[in-house]
Amino acid sequence: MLPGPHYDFYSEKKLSLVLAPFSGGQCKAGTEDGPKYMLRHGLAHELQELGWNVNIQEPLAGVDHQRRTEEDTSDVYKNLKKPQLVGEATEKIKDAVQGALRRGEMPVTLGGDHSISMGTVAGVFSEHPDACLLWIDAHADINTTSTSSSGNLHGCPVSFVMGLDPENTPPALKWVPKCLKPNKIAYIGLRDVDDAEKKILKENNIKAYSMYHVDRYGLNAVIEMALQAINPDGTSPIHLSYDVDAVDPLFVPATGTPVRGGLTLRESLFLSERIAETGRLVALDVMECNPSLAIHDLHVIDTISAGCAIARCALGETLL
Ligand SMILES: NC(=[NH2+])NCCC[C@H](N)C(=O)O
Ligand SMILES: [Mn+2]
Ligand SMILES: [Mn+2]
Repeated sequence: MLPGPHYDFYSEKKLSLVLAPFSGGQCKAGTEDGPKYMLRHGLAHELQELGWNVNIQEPLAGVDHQRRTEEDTSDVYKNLKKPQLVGEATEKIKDAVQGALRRGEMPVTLGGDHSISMGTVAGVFSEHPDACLLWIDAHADINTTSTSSSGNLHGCPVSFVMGLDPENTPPALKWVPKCLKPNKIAYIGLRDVDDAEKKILKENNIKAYSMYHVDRYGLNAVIEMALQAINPDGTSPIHLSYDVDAVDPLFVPATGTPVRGGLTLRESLFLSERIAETGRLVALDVMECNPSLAIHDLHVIDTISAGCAIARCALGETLL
């Protein structure tokens, strides 16, 4: 018999939905609407139906840093765009995630672009230094100040929490702790990795499974290998950071940096279900839904319902 979804760290089944309506880590407006659309879809209610006590947190509410995608020449550091804005927002997210964990609530962060995960990872590792991180994405998001060619901070969060390129950290991101060791992160779903990022992954010996590996071994075996690498005795808390662009754009079209050849919808849900089955999930991020990039209503529905389903499956929804 399979154990089914269970949550060793949350026997009381309490969670915080941490809303992160933020688009400052990239240049396309609309990612800040992700949380609103997921709530409108009924996510909070759906999670209650799964037995969770749901507390909604809005750490970015009332702050003028949600919808800021225009050029801001006063907020640049070297080639990086809006480090100040990203620094402020991510620090607030970190506090919210940390607060949730201290209250015994699982932080479920709804993005927003993926730069926000600098805050979620920092918050999780401050309370669970022995945690490991599964980064589900078409992209490695491990560019540094020196390697980023776009200057978009959603392509960099992993390098900041790993403390790579410390001499070139923008002052506003100096608060980010070096909390993630290279042997505590694994990627699944990669298919658009910059050359400089490939070099960083190799040099640091980071476990990275691309779509080639998913095809070669099957997703189930890839998840097994990833968990074996970052959580060999199976006891570490797991932070699942899910960029919806890991899923093929056929199923998730409304996202800022879509890349063809991704996970099928079923695979993307299986991944969540499988992590739920470990019992070790401590935190979840669902990032990069951008309803503004849909070209018709069906695109919005597909994208938002996939994002919500990824969350539900991680939080206990089963087929039978
Ligand atoms: N979270 C994302 N969707 N990231 C896309 C990053 C794309 C590219 N590697 C960059 O650094 O700009
Ligand atoms: Mn991505
Ligand atoms: Mn990403």
